[in-house]
Amino acid sequence: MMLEIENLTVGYDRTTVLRDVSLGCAEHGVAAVLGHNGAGKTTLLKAAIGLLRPSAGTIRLDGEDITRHASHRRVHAGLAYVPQGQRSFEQLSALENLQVVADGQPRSRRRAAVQEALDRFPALQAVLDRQAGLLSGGQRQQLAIARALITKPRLLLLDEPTEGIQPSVVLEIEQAVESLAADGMSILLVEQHVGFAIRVAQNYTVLAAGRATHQGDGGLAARDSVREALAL
Ligand SMILES: Nc1ncnc2c1ncn2[C@@H]1O[C@H](COP(=O)(O)OP(=O)(O)OP(=O)(O)O)[C@@H](O)[C@H]1O
Repeated sequence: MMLEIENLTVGYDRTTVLRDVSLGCAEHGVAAVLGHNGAGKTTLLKAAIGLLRPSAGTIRLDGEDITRHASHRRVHAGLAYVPQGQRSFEQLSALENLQVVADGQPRSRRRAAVQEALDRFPALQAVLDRQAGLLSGGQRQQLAIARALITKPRLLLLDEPTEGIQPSVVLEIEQAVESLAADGMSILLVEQHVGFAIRVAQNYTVLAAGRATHQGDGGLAARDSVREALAL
């Protein structure tokens, strides 16, 4: 496993949210995390990127214990986090949003980094000069993922990429995630859309009230058991 989360217990100040959660994401694999609102999915990703400090458990990347590493070290090691809600710098143009991330890259790589990210999302080409705050939800989600790609991550932590996106654009986001996966990007994918998540994932975890209640192999064959676990 590239990312291994073992017996993780983590929360906020006085509230413990996740208890004893273990899961893994294989190199070049997609691991899906499913669960109802408030189950603890976002908390899991925040712990993985280092925004929350676990009270117990271990997080390993490529076998190395990163449980106490700061977020920037994890990013340097190849993790990238795309939070829920498609946040960008709203006043900046779409292109500038990519460039500010690219500024953190070696000078010789900046232009190529922006171009590679854009190649993934052809729909962004037409709106590069538009303020990010004026983009549609789907375009903003694509921009958010494109921004994350600029650091050349090996593992993406994706929080509900299709949430709040109009149905006609959901497919575009799904295809982008699937093509990243097909090209070997490892992805820890938090989703509410069971069909999509289970189709791209090799393994899944259902979280309920902070515990991993169901786990198994992904693929369409797992869809019914996941729906049942979620009582959908
Ligand atoms: N900053 C915070 N301080 C205290 N409690 C929090 C904080 N953020 C989230 N929580 C609580 O942690 C629990 C899990 O929240 P989390 O956002 O991880 O769930 P989720 O599964 O991602 O839900 P959603 O699908 O609604 O995003 C919830 O009960 C929530 O109220």
